[in-house]
Amino acid sequence: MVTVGIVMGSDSDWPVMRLAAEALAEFGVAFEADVVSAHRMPEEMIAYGAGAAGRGLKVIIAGAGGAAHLPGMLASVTPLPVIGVPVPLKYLDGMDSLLSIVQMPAGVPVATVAVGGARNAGLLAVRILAAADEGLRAKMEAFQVALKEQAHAKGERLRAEAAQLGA
Ligand SMILES: Nc1c(C(=O)O)ncn1[C@@H]1O[C@H](COP(=O)(O)O)[C@@H](O)[C@H]1O
Repeated sequence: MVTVGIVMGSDSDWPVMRLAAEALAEFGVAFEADVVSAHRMPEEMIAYGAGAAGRGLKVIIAGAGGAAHLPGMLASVTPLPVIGVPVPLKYLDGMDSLLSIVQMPAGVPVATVAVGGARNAGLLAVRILAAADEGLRAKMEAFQVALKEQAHAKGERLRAEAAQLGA
């Protein structure tokens, strides 16, 4: 059953947004992905947001660049958690998108990740789902152990290299 909806303002966002899809796939979470634009197809955007919970989605990940109103507008018409991904464009390096997404009015939260942080958006969606899914939580815990081991290995390599310089 598809539980996560990944939407983006344009197909040009996909190279960034596919990192969210890849993270979900790593955890075996079924997702859908589509282009839904608040600016270019407002009626369809409202229909997507308003219908998402009824279709069984549990989390929406929404990415957009520039004047990125998509995540906030979706959050205004759905009770589901919305994770916003600021997509960097040629000008302003995503700062415009970041501020458009993060600076929401009180009462309409969007969980905003870093500029280009679609992988973390996917991982955050996994954590949200894992709150009510023990199997998924176990996978997340194993992932975190692996992350820690990788960090330790990096430290070991760095200490060895530094020791060689000092010898
Ligand atoms: N920010 C939005 C919205 C929206 O917020 O509704 N719709 C499209 N866009 C953004 O426009 C950028 C350029 O789009 P094109 O590449 O199609 O010209 C994309 O990053 C898209 O997310």
